[in-house]
Amino acid sequence: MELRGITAGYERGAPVLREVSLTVGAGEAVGLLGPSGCGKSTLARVAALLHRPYAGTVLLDGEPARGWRHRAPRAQRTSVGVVFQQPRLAADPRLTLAALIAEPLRATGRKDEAGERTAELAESVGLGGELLTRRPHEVSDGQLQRACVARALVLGPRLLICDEMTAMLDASTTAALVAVVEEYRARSGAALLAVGHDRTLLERWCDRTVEHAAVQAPTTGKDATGTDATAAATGTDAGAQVGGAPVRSGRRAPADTSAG
Ligand SMILES: Nc1ncnc2c1ncn2[C@@H]1O[C@H](COP(=O)(O)OP(=O)(O)OP(=O)(O)O)[C@@H](O)[C@H]1O
Repeated sequence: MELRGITAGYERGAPVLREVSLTVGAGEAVGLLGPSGCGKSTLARVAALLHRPYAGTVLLDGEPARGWRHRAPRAQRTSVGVVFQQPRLAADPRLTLAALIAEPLRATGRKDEAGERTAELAESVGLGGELLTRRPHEVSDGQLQRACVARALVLGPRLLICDEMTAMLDASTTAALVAVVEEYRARSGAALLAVGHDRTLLERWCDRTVEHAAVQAPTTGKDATGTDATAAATGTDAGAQVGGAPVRSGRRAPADTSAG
């Protein structure tokens, strides 16, 4: 996954991301660190094709993104799995945990695989039996996040984006979910972009860490195009630039990826 010169914001307002460039290589695990509000989740959503940037290009497997959200081509959309920080906002409250895990298969016409894949993934994240028949309001945050991790893996993504996946979890649930992601990556060769504030966790988990401030152009009072933010908010990929400061890498993680 490659972000090239991404400038992004909300409602045509001032950019939150300015000319961000970041590459996650095939099979690589990159941790993105930065203070609250700096734009990490925005970057994660752009990389997952869930938020359309003002300018710049997202490449998946070398192919530029050709749409955002439901307009993204299915092959690109399904090549990325996302786990968000707050499972209660991400999960449809009407679905049982089993249906939640299986939903991406049903949505992509693969419902025949739902039974087997759901059981397999539910077991891998430590869910089973009667728990799978409950709805989000009937389970704990940790149990719901386990289901959301299973759901993110159900289509076999080549890139997994974990946006503060463990922020509201205890140490043992954190360790268990990191282990599930790592087991999936070891088996599939998938890449990982893990976003968060927990330096210790991300340095342990990832091959390298990157500071948010190091992947975007410095603030100048102007946006990436040198004009005001409104003029930049074209909503197109036109004018994409390869920009941003060089990536600053952290230390490589040891083989042990357990957390907590
Ligand atoms: N839907 C939205 N509409 C308007 N502004 C938003 C929206 N989502 C985020 N923002 C703003 O964009 C900026 C970056 O937010 P973002 O959530 O990307 O930061 P973050 O680094 O992930 O923060 P945190 O670590 O606290 O989760 C913030 O100033 C935030 O208020």
